[in-house]
Amino acid sequence: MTSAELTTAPIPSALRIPGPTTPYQGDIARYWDGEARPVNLRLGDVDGLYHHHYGIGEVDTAALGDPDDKESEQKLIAELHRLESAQADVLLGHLGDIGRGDTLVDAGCGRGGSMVMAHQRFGCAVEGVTLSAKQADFANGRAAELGIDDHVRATVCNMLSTPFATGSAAASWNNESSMYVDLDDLFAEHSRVLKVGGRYVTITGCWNPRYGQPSKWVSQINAHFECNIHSRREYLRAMADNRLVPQAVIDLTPDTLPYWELRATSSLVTGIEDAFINSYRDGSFQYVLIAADRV
Ligand SMILES: C[S@@+](CC[C@H](N)C(=O)[O-])C[C@H]1O[C@@H](n2cnc3c(N)ncnc32)[C@H](O)[C@@H]1O
Ligand SMILES: CC(C)=CCC/C(C)=C/COP(=O)(O)OP(=O)(O)O
Ligand SMILES: [Mg+2]
Repeated sequence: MTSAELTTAPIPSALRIPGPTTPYQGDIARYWDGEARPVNLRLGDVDGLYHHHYGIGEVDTAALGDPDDKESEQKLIAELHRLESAQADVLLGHLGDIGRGDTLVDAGCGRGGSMVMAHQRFGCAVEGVTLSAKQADFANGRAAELGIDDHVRATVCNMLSTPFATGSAAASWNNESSMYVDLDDLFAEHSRVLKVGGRYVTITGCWNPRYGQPSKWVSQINAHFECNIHSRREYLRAMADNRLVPQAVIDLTPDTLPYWELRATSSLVTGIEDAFINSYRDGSFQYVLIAADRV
């Protein structure tokens, strides 16, 4: 099947691609099917872009206004959402020159916020995969509401075994979704789907080999999300083994701390804020962007 056929097929609701799944993947599918945290839904309601990733950039204190103002809660939510969309903008800015005729792949697409932003930015087709049927239905519903469902589609599918043709994608990414899979398997699949010269980008949290081993904060984050955070070294090694050559490795840790410090003051806290703040501050955990060329 060509990427053109994939992107022009009628899409009644979330496609479901049966494939090899592990009991762990069943747990992850159930986790995201059941997820409805206000911090994600209320931020998404600001402008209809629903993200499941964190924010970067300086807080605009002027936009927050007076904390005693009755609008202050909504202003804080809008500011957190602005920082999360800014994160996706930075990721998309590393995808390279993407044309309208290109196809992009979002591995672990969540509710599809980054896919919508990618289509709005490049005018191209965007194929996302998630283990969660609820998320795929949500993402496809948003694409239909926006009238872009002929270009943006989420499929229920394992990112380690996708239906996309070999060499069909101009670029692909993982936005905070690589901590759910083995990195060798993941990069082998990206390498297969990407055309030679295509670009792969991830934004992820990783433990810092300079710290030694995963800190208690990293273990707490793993337990909170049922994920398995990899080390920075593991990313670089698995990329090298799978024809992905890093062009940029950017430490976004200082850029994400303001988001967390602001979030910790909001009514939408989930209890995981201190683990992120403490691990970013003690150097055991890093928020990084890696952009790599498929060679
Ligand atoms: C933290 S969310 C990130 C969502 C999205 N990338 C974003 O930035 O909003 C993690 C996502 O990874 C997906 N995921 C985890 N393991 C996966 C797998 N093996 N195959 C496909 N998706 C997976 C989950 O279903 C979920 O959508
Ligand atoms: C950087 C790391 C380690 C991320 C782990 C993956 C993850 C769960 C991301 C955020 O999802 P979310 O937006 O659903 O989480 P929350 O409800 O905390 O905002
Ligand atoms: Mg969130």
